[in-house]
Amino acid sequence: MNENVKLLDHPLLQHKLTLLRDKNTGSKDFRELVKEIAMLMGYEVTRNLPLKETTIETPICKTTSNVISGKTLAIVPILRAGLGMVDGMLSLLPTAKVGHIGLYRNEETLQPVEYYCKLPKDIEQRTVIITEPMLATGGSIVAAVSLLKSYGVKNIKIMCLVTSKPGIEEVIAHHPDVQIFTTAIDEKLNDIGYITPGLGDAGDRIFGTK
Ligand SMILES: O=P(O)(O)OC[C@H]1O[C@H](OP(=O)(O)OP(=O)(O)O)[C@H](O)[C@@H]1O
Ligand SMILES: O=c1cc[nH]c(=O)[nH]1
Ligand SMILES: [Mg+2]
Repeated sequence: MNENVKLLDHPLLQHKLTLLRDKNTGSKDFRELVKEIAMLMGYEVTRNLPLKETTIETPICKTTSNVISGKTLAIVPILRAGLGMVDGMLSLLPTAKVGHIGLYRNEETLQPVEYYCKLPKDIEQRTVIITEPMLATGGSIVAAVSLLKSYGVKNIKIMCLVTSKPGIEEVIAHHPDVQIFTTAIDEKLNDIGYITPGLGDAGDRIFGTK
């Protein structure tokens, strides 16, 4: 496996992912699980964040200690389904800026269609963490990364719950510099472009639209 692909297989993640895959899990539980998984994944995704020293006073004495340095991060969900992962990340990083990229996948061509983009003004100075539950053909992630690069963003990490092998290859072929964090790499897509076994349509399951 490519060194930029990180398969997160902690038992807590695997357990919660199984609940997500189960078709009997309803929207309320699905949403809660997506949030919890995002938070647990966030621990790994932020592992190499830069720190700076600050001076504080404990009840005992003055000391120096590390904090995450200022303008370092932006979380960018891909609408709609990526929204489900934002709260979990913001629980860890309450001061992170949040940008939004609106993309939907044309159901016939499977090509991504962009309909919205609003990013923090200084986005090019930040490490961007894209949140997107599903990486299927990879088209949506390739488009989102290209868009961010066109704004000058250099450091991009992608958080996906479920990916497919062919989708990951597609992303690496276009953007070999980005890191992909995921809790599952499924073998294939079915004949209408859904990850198999996957978990179905993440957006519809989060928002109850089917
Ligand atoms: O890797 P790809 O083949 O591009 O497919 C994955 C994309 O499809 C889904 O979004 P969808 O188009 O269903 O939009 P939604 O989030 O608004 O439901 C999913 O959330 C990804 O964005
Ligand atoms: O399996 C898939 C593929 C695209 N979008 C989803 O939500 N699920
Ligand atoms: Mg959808």
